[in-house]
Amino acid sequence: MKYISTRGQAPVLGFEEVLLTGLATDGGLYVPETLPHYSLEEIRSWRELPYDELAYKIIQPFVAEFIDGDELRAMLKDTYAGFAHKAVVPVQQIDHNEYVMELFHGPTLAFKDFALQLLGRLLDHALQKRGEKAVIMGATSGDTGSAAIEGCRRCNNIDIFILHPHQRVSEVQRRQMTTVLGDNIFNLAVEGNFDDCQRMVKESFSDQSFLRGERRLVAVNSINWARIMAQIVYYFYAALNLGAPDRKMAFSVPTGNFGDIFAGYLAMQMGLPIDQLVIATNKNDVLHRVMSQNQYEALPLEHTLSPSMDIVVSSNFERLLFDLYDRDGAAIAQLMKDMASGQATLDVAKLDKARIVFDSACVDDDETCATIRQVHAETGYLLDPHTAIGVHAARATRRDMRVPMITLGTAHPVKFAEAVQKSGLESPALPHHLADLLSRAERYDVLPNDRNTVHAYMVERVFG
Ligand SMILES: Cc1ncc(COP(=O)(O)O)c(C=O)c1O
Ligand SMILES: N[C@@H](CCOP(=O)(O)O)C(=O)O
Repeated sequence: MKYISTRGQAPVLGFEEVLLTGLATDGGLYVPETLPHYSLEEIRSWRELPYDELAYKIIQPFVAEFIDGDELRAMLKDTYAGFAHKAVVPVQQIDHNEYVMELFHGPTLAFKDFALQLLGRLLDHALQKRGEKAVIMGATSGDTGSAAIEGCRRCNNIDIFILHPHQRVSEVQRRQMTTVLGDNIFNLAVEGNFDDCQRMVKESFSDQSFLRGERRLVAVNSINWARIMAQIVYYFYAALNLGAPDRKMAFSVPTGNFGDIFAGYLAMQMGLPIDQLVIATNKNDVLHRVMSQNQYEALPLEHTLSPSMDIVVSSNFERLLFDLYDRDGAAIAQLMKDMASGQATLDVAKLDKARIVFDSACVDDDETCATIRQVHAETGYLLDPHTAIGVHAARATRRDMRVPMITLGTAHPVKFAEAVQKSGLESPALPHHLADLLSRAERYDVLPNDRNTVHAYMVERVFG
């Protein structure tokens, strides 16, 4: 499998290089040159597979030249054996033909574990093989950070730097990162918002000279293709468990960086019958405004009760645009330039193509809390605020009541006590492995929103 950049000017790479890269050299994102496509018959034959074996079926073609099949199989078994639920992705019914796909049974209680538990193992494999060391630099609005630390902390060849917006992640999220005290783990609380952190990370990938050519920078954010690849699997898994491919499915996806929903779009391109994909945003609704009004305008970031989705510049939207624009790299490069200037409109025919399957909705904090309350009152089930946004958007945009609607349950409510309490409910207890989280020692440094200061900090820790 070969990978190409969305902006058409970077070298074509194999999986190993893509895994060890952040942005393409032309500023674009890597995507597979061609996607595997499966017949309904073949997809139907996967119904009985446990999660790790289904993951093997889906992931193997993307990584075939990188890792031997048996090694991959063992790696996937090991990766998902660490999840706290035997099914890995249990599906919970919350109403007639309406479900939540629970993606929070991994070690850090959010969907990020699905990809980052695997990414850590893939990176270890690649770096050991090459005898190289690497520096991870990631930006987090709360969940990627802890999942990346948890996934990579045992890798001998890696130093890991995670930037989070100071005082803008929940206490549980912060502590899940800052209480992991390994010598190779560094948490930076940046005096800015998530977009500032993400911008700094992307700029660092574009110019890595601060690492003196002695280390490569590796991405743990969803700009790394391996993240998206691993997230495709659970769309197939949940759908197969509810009767696919003999029934179509609809998915509602709480969305920020557009990585998770893009994985769903790819599942559809690979043959999974999907009727509808709902882009569910909080008040940071640039994607909803593009989809509903063809208006891309990067308004200032707002802080909400769903902090993990407090994102304005949504990285993976570029990957969708690349497909919508018939994989025309030059057109995407121009469009991304327009978007970076703060305002853009899409070609109407291209947008209409997206609207065949995508719907969108923006959900504010009051609606989020009302949904948490309502679902709890009706079923006793407690949603986290991000998932609640997904459920609200699903109900607001549903096209066909006969099609099962599956909202992605992207995080466990225990991570977001403020939203749960504002909904008038009690926050659940932390699970056993995190029971003493609130009393563990923390280590992190507060840094100004300044790239040179961050680079100097990293250089000091990497080279002494
Ligand atoms: C809990 C939670 N829900 C939803 C999202 C949005 O996912 P994506 O950025 O892939 O759109 C995130 C962060 O990315 C998250 O942490
Ligand atoms: N919500 C994310 C933000 C980063 O998104 P990513 O999927 O690109 O890593 C987080 O919780 O950190």
